[in-house]
Amino acid sequence: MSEALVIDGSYLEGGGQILRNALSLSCILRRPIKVTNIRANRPNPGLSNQHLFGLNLLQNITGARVKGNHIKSTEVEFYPGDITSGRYTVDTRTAASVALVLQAALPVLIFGNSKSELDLIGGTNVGMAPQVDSMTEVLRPNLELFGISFDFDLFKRGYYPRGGGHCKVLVPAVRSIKAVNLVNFGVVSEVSGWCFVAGKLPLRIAEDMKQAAERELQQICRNPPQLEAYKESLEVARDNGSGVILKAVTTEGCTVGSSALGERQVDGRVLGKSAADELTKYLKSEICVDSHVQDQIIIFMALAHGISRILTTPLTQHTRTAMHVANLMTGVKFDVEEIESNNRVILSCHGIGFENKQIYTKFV
Ligand SMILES: Nc1ncnc2c1ncn2[C@@H]1O[C@H](COP(=O)(O)OP(=O)(O)OP(=O)(O)O)[C@@H](O)[C@H]1O
Repeated sequence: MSEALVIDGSYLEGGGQILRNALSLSCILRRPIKVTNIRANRPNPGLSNQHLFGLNLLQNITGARVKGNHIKSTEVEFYPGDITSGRYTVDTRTAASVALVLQAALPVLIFGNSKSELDLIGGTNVGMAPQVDSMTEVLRPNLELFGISFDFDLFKRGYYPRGGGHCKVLVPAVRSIKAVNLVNFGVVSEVSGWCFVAGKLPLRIAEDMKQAAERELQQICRNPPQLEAYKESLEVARDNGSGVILKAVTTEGCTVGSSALGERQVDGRVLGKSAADELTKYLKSEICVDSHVQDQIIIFMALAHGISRILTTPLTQHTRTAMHVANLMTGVKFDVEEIESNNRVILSCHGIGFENKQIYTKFV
């Protein structure tokens, strides 16, 4: 096996995502890596629970030889084998984000020899990570344009600090990924959203979120936004939690979203307004890819067949970091064209056209 490519984990964002992207690409390209200075730019550097569970999952999926897979480790060596489709379970026993474990595993499992099933236990709606609802409602429609999808069943929600959320994700394998052309916004055809509370929090807080979000969104939407306010049942969520997920779909097939998550002191009006303000900003500037989907699709743009182009917000530090890792590992170059009006950019790249040699039909 070739020598490990050294990746400096402190580069730019210097958080967990550089490690996840590097590990995913290592598995896909079967290229060994050594990631140093892991999460050097975070107050608690090194591997935390979520990163370690993601790493161990990828080790299981590829039968990798690994060094440094322990909590607080700042250096990991990873020598992957073939991707093996199957059933995998991850129980983080904490509120570690299952969405971020999925973020690491999804690009790998699509290149297995068949479909895979992930049973994930941990935090489903926690801070500094996509809420699982953003993964299904906003990220997934964007991935479908690349020819990638997944089925998702949610059994229990897990919030900070106890976690205990439970979901099952079914990931079909693909032969290859299509390039996307997401530069035409069209007009907004639908705005929808979910305002939730759980545990001891009263439904009124979710209704406040809904009202506040509606008030903001009415100023920009032609049709009334379809927002739902609800309280999770005790079977689905025992602990206190609250949040809002909003999404807009356009006539040209763009899906952009925003979200907010309640903390200990929850003011529904503040949460609803903050998510609605973010969505309003996207709709006013008519971008096709929002700033959270932006960094999460870089890996797919790099692996796709042909040229992908996306009209998006100015690039985030997470996105620049993902571009750096993709460039190091695949050689693809990203072009950024600044569009003066509305503070937008067109980001493009010619993907390497990665072929899954393990399967011969498009979806399995
Ligand atoms: N509100 C949100 N909605 C959707 N995605 C989000 C949201 N907040 C964060 N994310 C996504 O979650 C990921 C967080 O990556 P980040 O590098 O910060 O890693 P991390 O593993 O959480 O570790 P760290 O503790 O090092 O920050 C990014 O892909 C980011 O786009």
